[in-house]
Amino acid sequence: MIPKTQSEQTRKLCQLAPVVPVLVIEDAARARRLGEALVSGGLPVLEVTLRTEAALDAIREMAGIEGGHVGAGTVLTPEQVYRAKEAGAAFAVAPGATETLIRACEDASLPLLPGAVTASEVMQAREYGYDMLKFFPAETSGGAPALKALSAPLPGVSFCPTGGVTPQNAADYLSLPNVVCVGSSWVAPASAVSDGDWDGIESRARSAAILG
Ligand SMILES: O=C(O)C(=O)C[C@H](O)[C@H](O)COP(=O)(O)O
Repeated sequence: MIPKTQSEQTRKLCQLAPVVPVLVIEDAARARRLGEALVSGGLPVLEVTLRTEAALDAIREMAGIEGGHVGAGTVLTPEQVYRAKEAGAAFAVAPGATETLIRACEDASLPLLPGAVTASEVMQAREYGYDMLKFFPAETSGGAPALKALSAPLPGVSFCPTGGVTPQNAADYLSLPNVVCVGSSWVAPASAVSDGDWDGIESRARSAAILG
């Protein structure tokens, strides 16, 4: 079983701000400026999805941002776990959870935020020592009412709902006692990043940082 401290570490990170920006970065040269805008706006925990060629270099660029905590998202394989760790990622986020991935994160000492949606998936994650989970894809999996329903039979488990979370529905999630933060691309959409709209991103981060 994974030491609970791994999950405690991701819980502490999730408690730092109500919104974790989910970032898709095509050009690592823009990563530092992007991360600085988000951290200055009050969102210190950032998830860089490993869905682009530039993602690991982007994590490398962002890892040194003062006050920031940069993690790797969309982590699916042990190889990605080790590469993310080597690039300086402070944590990993996965859309689901497998034993192979959990063991790799434990081996790499990379705290994992594993994904779970159903009661069985949550129970399985809990058996591995994880009680801070990503609820993905949030909106199409029943949204806030589904999370509310899970809270009674599964006390002590907290979630970061991600997928379809917007400025309009974020407060519904954040008002639930079993939701610590939400993950979303709305603060720094790929178009704003490619346009270099750092002021717009920082301003959206400021609005997001006071939600909840
Ligand atoms: O790749 C991942 O690890 C993901 O988390 C999938 C999605 O990119 C996020 O769920 C953001 O979704 P939106 O905020 O709806 O754009």
